[in-house]
Amino acid sequence: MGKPRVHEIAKKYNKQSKEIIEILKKNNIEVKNHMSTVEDAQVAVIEKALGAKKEEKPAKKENRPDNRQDKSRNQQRNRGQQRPQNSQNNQNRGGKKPEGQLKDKDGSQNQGGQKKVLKKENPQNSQKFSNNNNGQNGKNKNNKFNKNNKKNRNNKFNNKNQNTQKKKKTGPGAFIKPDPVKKPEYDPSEPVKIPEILTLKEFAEAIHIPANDIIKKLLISGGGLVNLNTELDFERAEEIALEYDRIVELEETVDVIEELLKDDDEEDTKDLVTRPPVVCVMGHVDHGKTSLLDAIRSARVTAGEAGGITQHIGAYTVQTESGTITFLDTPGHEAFTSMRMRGAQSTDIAILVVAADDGVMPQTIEAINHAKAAGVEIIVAINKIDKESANIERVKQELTEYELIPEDWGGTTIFCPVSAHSKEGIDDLLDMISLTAEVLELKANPNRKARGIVIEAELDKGRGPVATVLVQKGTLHVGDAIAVGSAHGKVRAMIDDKGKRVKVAGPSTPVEILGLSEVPFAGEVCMAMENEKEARSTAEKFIAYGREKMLSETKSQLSLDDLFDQIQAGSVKDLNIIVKADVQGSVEAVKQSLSKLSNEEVAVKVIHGGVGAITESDVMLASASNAIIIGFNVRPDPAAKDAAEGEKVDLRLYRVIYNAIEDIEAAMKGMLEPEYVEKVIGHAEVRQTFKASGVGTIAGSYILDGVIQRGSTARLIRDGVVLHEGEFGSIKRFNDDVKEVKTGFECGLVLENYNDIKEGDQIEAYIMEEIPR
Ligand SMILES: Nc1nc2c(ncn2[C@@H]2O[C@H](COP(=O)(O)OP(=O)(O)OP(=O)(O)O)[C@@H](O)[C@H]2O)c(=O)[nH]1
Repeated sequence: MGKPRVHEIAKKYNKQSKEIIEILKKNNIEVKNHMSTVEDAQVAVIEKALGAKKEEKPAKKENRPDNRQDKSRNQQRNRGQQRPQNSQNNQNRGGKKPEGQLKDKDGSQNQGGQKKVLKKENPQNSQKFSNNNNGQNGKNKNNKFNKNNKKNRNNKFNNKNQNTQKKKKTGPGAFIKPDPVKKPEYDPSEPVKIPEILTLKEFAEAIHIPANDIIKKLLISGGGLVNLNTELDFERAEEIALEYDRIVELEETVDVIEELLKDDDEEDTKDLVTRPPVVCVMGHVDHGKTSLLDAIRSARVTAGEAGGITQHIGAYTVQTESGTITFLDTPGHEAFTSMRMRGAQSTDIAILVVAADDGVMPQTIEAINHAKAAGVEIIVAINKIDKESANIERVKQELTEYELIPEDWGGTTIFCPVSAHSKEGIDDLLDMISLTAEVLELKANPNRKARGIVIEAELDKGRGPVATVLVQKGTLHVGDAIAVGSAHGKVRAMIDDKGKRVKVAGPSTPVEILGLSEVPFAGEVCMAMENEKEARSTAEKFIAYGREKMLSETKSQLSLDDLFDQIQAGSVKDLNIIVKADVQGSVEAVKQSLSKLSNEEVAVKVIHGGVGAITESDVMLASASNAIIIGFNVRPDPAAKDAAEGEKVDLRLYRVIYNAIEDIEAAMKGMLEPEYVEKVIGHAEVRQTFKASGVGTIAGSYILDGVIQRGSTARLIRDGVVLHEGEFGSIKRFNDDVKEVKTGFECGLVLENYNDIKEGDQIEAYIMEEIPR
């Protein structure tokens, strides 16, 4: 019987996972998330807390005085039920699928899937693989059991959790009598979701196998010395799980900010009040965006502000007779689009500036498309009407092509002829903005925790990280704990667009904030949190998520396989190479030959050369400089091998210099020979041996798994050690030569030019399979 997970307990008691986590926290029990398992004793603690709550407020239930409470509970319940559905949807959405899953899928099409099945049946394989050199490319992908993934070492959050968990379990709650909670039945055939990285202990619990058993098995099968705290990446965990006939699936990594935003979206309409519109100015270069913004600002400078230093904080508000308008002070649609990250729309209305003397130009069209894509209302400002060459009608005419039809022509788009120079039409434009805002019924709840978007951010020498935040919901206060992407902190001070220190900022208000731990990115969401601890943990989760994403998505080192494509795409100008060889003479010879390969498109550069094994530091240098490593008669040491896999560095091993030159030349021309990988197709066990004159030793064998085929290569293994590799001399069933023998059948095998075969030996058959490029 498995331990229940937080979300299961939550479901059982009609609570949100959050609430359960909260209860655990209050009792000093740290859990990672809703997927975390809960010890029996801890379940008792939860039940006690829930029970206590009920007892505290018995009257409420009877009298039902508070409809809202019931309502919100219902909402929570609904939400709780919807969540799994959501995550399923996410999985189906191609873009959201974690890389690990995709990789796995691919893997099952090539040697990966087959390899894993074989491993399940014959754990010795891992030993064998590490004893073998897989062809001249030397990408020993099979040696996963020895892998010490670099990623793991970085995962400080996992470590942290693990430590706290350990501490808590020895605490006072550990000996509370187990509760009678009905645990969900554990079904070993059901796939188990696990995170990208987890400790062996967590893994053992997840697949319901005693950790000691796994540790022993790994040790015996050559998987190396591991302990409870050894971190396993998904790939390794998956392999071990297969040994126990368990299926594991990668837990979906969720973007913590997206999740928070999702939870945050529901808002009671009665709490909403009208908020000022947020307006941006777009248009073709030189059509007067900056001049128009300046004209609006100067036209609206009130007596109090006159003479004051105008602050350029990326946004400003102007007061009109019909209310406040917030302008984003970043002309051009680049800023506008960058602020659409996470779907957090910053702008309500776009002012499309078109010069009356120039008409619709390429960037005008671009701006229209961006605004339309974002679903932003467009108001056209026909600028420079003071110019003699101005032709308002022509602009109107041209814009009809883009479905911007003026009201007086029967359309719905507002057109305002203006002059940033003479200020003509500016007031009219402001009125039209307010009118549009009214129609849009822009509303927000000012009485909630603030949420906003970063418009600009920089590191100020004296003040530290400074960010201009446009508050979108709620009210931000000085002293609020906030999380902004990877940054967090407490709002130390807020300065408005007039340079005044303010204590609060409501919806649609831009403010400069001080007190962040680092400079956030423009476009990132700013969220006020319950307390600083929560803010920090949100930022940390964001960093962890970002790093995972970076590792899985953006890390792509140069490889010979895609060199040609990259040269064609113009993304590779220098082909950096690190050369390691057994003797200095070879290093020099390779350097010279390689440099001669440079052509107009790409310069071949040997950035480092040396004698001896390929080390981790060679790999790190290659990773940092996007280089390929070439080794002659040398091998990578184990750390280098792991690092190369982790850093995705292309590491190629050769015996002959000529082959290396040939490969690189071919890669530059896009004509690299296909790469082959070994695919094990079957195993036979030798049950009896016979000697026959003229033939040699015949191994009377039984096919354990897969198939032994003519044309495949044989590998003779005794006690996990590979003794011989070579061709099959013959494969016979009774006295007949056959093409293949399948699992469960007996046969006579002869190895070409090899007779040292003994009872109990294993014969592995493999073929070299081409990897599609
Ligand atoms: N006559 C006249 N000239 C104007 C008016 N508005 C802007 N200009 C001039 O047009 C030129 C471009 O104006 P900007 O405000 O810099 O235009 P912009 O669209 O912000 O330009 P970029 O920021 O380069 O894209 C400047 O020389 C302005 O003086 C106007 O209403 N009338």
